Amino acid sequence: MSKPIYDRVALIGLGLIASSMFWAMKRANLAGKVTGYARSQETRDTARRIGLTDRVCDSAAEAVEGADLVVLAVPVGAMGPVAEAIAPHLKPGATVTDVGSVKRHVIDAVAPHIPEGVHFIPAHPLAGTEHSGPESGFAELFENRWCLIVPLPGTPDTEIARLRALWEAMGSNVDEMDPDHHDLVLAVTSHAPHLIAYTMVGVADDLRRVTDSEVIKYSAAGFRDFTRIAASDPTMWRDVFLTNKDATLEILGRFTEELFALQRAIRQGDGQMLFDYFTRTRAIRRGIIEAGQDTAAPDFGRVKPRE
Ligand SMILES: NC(=O)c1ccc[n+]([C@@H]2O[C@H](COP(=O)([O-])OP(=O)(O)OC[C@H]3O[C@@H](n4cnc5c(N)ncnc54)[C@H](O)[C@@H]3O)[C@@H](O)[C@H]2O)c1
Ligand SMILES: O=C(O)C(=O)C[C@]1(C(=O)O)C=C[C@@H](O)C=C1
Repeated sequence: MSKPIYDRVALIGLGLIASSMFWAMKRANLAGKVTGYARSQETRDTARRIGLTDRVCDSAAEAVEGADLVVLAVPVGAMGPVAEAIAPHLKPGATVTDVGSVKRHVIDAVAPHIPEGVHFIPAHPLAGTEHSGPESGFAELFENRWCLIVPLPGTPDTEIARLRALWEAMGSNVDEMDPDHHDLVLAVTSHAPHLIAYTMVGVADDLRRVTDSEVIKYSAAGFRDFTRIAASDPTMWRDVFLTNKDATLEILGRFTEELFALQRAIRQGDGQMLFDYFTRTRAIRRGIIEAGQDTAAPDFGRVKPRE
């Protein structure tokens, strides 16, 4: 087996992403020793019971002591306070990274706490499920998915390359991106779609209460996909919307304009407008498949989270 990429890794927050990273790193011997910390006693107890990390610590300070790589895998709103708490305990020369779904806010909240001589390299794996917590992770989560690295000016290339090597060894394709561009792209591809799914499920639920119909019981495939997305962790998504406010509002504004245009076409019986619109969107989907870029839809029916 090849030599680990990092000798000592600390995972702060022990949910879906951290636990998937742990199993992926262990499977391929990418980390020598992994310590872990989560805020709640219950999560730490569960982590100890299922062998999640080599040592579960009772404080974040203890977990990061001597670590070469520290991964912040907590909700985006908790990144700043966690960085502040661990800062005095970081090893000189260590790398701190994060996996947060929003990048500008995390950089603004974390970077001021990172001491001189410690590298901070923000990152975001574009992989997840609607499940959360220490028992939801699995080693295959990052396979054939993108991980976006968002390096800050002045970060040594060697340290960026090392983090890139870790994500590639966990199965991801890696790209680099500017933080503001990242937040706008993700508002389109992930954040606004989640809000739409939350809304659609809420609408159906209201309707069920009002009419006592069986909207949810007999939901078709499209709506079922919405219910999967709308089952995602409330804390995580509350923080995403609060911290990627401008980009999300910009995309929702555009979305609303399009929705009104379609609404008008339906009211006016403008079949040509609807047909042209759906023809355009179908071509986009087909273009993605022809370009071989449809790597973002693993079958979670097959890849089961750990029991
Ligand atoms: N779930 C996804 O689809 C997904 C995908 C990519 C990135 N992310 C990002 O990864 C991060 C973690 O998400 P997740 O899905 O693993 O969440 P999760 O809810 O499964 O796990 C979060 C963990 O953080 C712990 N935690 C919360 N506040 C804490 C604090 N102040 N100090 C220490 N621990 C704390 C929780 O106890 C839990 O163990 C988030 O920033 C999220 O935006 C999530
Ligand atoms: O597949 C899912 O369940 C996801 O929602 C994963 C997803 C996404 O929107 O694609 C969600 C949030 C992340 O920051 C990255 C990935």
